[in-house]
Amino acid sequence: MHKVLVTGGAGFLGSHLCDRLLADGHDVLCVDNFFTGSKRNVAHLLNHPYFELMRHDVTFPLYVEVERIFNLACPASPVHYQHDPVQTTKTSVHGAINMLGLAKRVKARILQASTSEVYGDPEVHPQREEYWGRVNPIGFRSCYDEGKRCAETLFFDYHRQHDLDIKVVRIFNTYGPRMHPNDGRVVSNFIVQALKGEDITIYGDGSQTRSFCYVDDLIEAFVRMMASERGFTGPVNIGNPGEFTMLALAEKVLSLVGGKSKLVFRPLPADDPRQRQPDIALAQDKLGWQPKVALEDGLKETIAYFRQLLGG
Ligand SMILES: O=C(O)[C@H]1O[C@H](OP(=O)(O)OP(=O)(O)OC[C@H]2O[C@@H](n3ccc(=O)[nH]c3=O)[C@H](O)[C@@H]2O)[C@H](O)[C@@H](O)[C@@H]1O
Repeated sequence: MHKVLVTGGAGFLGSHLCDRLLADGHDVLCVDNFFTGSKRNVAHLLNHPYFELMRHDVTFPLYVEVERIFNLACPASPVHYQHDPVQTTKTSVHGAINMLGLAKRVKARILQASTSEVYGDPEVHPQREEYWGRVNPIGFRSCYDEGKRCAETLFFDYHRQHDLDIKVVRIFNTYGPRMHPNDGRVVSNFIVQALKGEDITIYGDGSQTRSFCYVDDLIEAFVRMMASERGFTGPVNIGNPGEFTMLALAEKVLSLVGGKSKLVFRPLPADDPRQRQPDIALAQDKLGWQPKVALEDGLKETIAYFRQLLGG
């Protein structure tokens, strides 16, 4: 059993991670400022003897005694992270500094939830970890992309300078139950729109691609990465290489939900990446991991969740 800190622990991903860590017998301290996280996501854990929930913003220092840290805190949907971009950069950069400082003091192993957005709008396809990316440093997405890139820099400098035991995973478009209905990301948007019979909003012409990883697969990769040999820092891509256009995703969601929503086309957001697909050879080799859940199966689970949430 380890004492484990999960920042952003009441978020969509964080709450699934807390479930898994408790099931594995760990003692979990869940920290969240509830900007995009929600108490509802962890309500079922509040009476668990090894679960503790704390309202805290990682841009401020935190003094606790833990052995493992998963640093997930940061709004992840483009709509949310662009709402207060200065705070988004602070969350990634000051949050990383504070959590790395904590890890250094208590000699904890620390994992950073990084993102495929460090590759920006990539001209290399699929993306391997060696690729340095193509990121606009001054655009609307930069608060997230550059914040997460700087967090990676801090992790590796703490590793080299202070011999910190770090792990970095780059997450590619994860989805699943407990996403917020107003999250703004494409999978939840399309499902909620289809369930309500509203128009499905395709940004641009819908030919841009993404590769979607179901939350259970992602959590398994988190756990394996945290347990990996000390010398293996990553960064390691975690995602499902199955690549789809947004038009294909919309049609899949519509066929699974039924109903009579129409597809409507809206302007493409600035700097929206054209294509994205993880090369997961490193995760397969070092973690013995690969995703198991096909998009259609993951979508069915997610649709069932939203159907119940929306009371339909
Ligand atoms: O998961 C990732 O790898 C990263 O990428 C995501 O960014 P993005 O891929 O743009 O995520 P979405 O907002 O879900 O958009 C995916 C695509 O669907 C499109 N979209 C989105 C919403 C919508 O209603 N309609 C629509 O066509 C977007 O323009 C984009 O091309 C999020 O920024 C991050 O959570 C994450 O770190």
